[in-house]
Amino acid sequence: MELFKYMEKYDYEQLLFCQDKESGLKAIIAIHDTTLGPALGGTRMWMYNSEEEAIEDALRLARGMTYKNAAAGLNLGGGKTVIIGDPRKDKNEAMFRAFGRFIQGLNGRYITAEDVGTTVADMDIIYQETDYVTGISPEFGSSGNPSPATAYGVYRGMKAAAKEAFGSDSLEGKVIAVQGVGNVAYHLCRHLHEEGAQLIVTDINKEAVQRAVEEFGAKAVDPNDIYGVDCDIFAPCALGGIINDQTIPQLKAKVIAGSANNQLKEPRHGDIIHEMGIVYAPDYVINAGGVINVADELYGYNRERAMKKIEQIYDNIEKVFAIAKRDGIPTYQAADRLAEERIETMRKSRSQFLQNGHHILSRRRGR
Ligand SMILES: NC(=O)C1=CN([C@@H]2O[C@H](COP(=O)(O)OP(=O)(O)OC[C@H]3O[C@@H](n4cnc5c(N)ncnc54)[C@H](O)[C@@H]3O)[C@@H](O)[C@H]2O)C=CC1
Ligand SMILES: CC(C)CC(=O)C(=O)O
Repeated sequence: MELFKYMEKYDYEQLLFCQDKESGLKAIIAIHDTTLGPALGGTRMWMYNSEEEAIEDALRLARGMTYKNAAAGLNLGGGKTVIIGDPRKDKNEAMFRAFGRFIQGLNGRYITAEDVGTTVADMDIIYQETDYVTGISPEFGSSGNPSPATAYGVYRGMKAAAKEAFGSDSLEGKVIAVQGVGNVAYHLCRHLHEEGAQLIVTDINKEAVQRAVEEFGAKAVDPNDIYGVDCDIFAPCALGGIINDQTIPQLKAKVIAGSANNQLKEPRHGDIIHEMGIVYAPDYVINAGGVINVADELYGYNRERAMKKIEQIYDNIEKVFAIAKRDGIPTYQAADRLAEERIETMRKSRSQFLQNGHHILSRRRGR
C-alpha cells in the first residue's frame, strides 16, 4: 500500500507506529479527522497475518470512528488503535503501560477504549499512564465495559429497521440470525429474547453458542450456514467484510442490522443489497451505543444521560432512512451524508478566528 497516497485519498491526519521491545508492544494508532474534537476510538488486539493488514485495519476503523462519532452527534473525531498480537497469550502489564505512555504523548489528540481483544482490565492499566482512556472500571467513576451499551443501541436501531421493513417495530415472533455471540451479541440476544424473538446463532466459539442456546433457547447453526438460514433479520456481530459477493446471494433476510464494524466488504455491496430491497441499518450508526457511553465519561459519567442518548439511535436510523428516500440513495451513502454534513457545518463555523492561550498573539502580549 502506498501509505501517503491512501492517507491523502481519505484525508487522514496522522498514523503512528508504537514499539516497545521489552513488553513486545507493536501498536498502530490511526487518527483520521479531528474537526469535531479529539479522536476517540477503541484499541483492537488481533493476530494479523501481516503488518500491512494491521495498518489497513487501523486506517479503516479510524475513518469509521470519524463517521460514527459525527453521526451520533458527539463532539469527537475519529481514531483507532490496533495492537498486533494474540489477546489470549501476548498481553502483559508492561505492554499496556507502554501503550498508555504513547497515548499520553499525544496530549489528548487521541482517546482510547475497548474493542475486540481488549478489556476493562486492560483500560485500567492504560489509565495508570494516561487520562486519555475511557471504558475504565466503574470503581474509578467510569462507565466500564461498553458492550451492553452497544447491544442496547443495536437493539433500538434494529427496531427502527424492522419498522421500515415490516411496518411495525415489534420484534416479537421475528426470526433473527445472529453471527457471533460474543460480548455485544450476548446482551443483544437477551433483549431480543425478552421481546419474544426467535434466535438462530452461530460462533466459532462453541461455549458462546452453548450459552445462547441454554439461556435464550436459540437454535445453533455452523458458521458457514448462518447467511442462508430462513430469517427476517440478519445481525452480523462478529467481524467486518461479511457482506460480500459470496454471502449476498445466500441471504434471505429482509433486514441487516448488527454490531460489527465495516460490514460491507466494498461500497458496491451496499448498492447490491439496496437493489435487492434489503433494509440495511448502517453499521456505524447502529453500533454507536458503546462510544456514546464511554464518551459520556468525558463529562463525568452519568448513566441515565448516556442511555437517553443511546435510545436515540432509533431516531438516527430513521433519519438515515429519510435521507436515503429524500436523495434516492442506498442507506450506507445516506449515513455518510449525515456524518459529512455535520463535519462540514462544524468546519465552516470554526473558521472564525478565536483567541486562545496558544495563539501567537498571546506571546506578543507578554513582551
Ligand atoms: N464491544 C463494543 O462495544 C463494540 C463492538 N463493535 C463491533 O462489534 C463486533 C463484536 O464485538 P464484541 O462483541 O465486542 O467482540 P467479541 O470478540 O466479544 O465477539 C465477537 C464474536 O464473534 C465470534 N466470531 C469471530 N469470527 C467468527 C466467524 N467467522 N463466525 C462466527 N463467529 C465468529 C468470536 O468467537 C466472538 O465470540 C466487532 O466487529 C466490534 O468491532 C462495535 C462497536 C462497539
Ligand atoms: C468504546 C468503543 C466501543 C468505541 C469503538 O471503538 C467502536 O465503537 O468501534
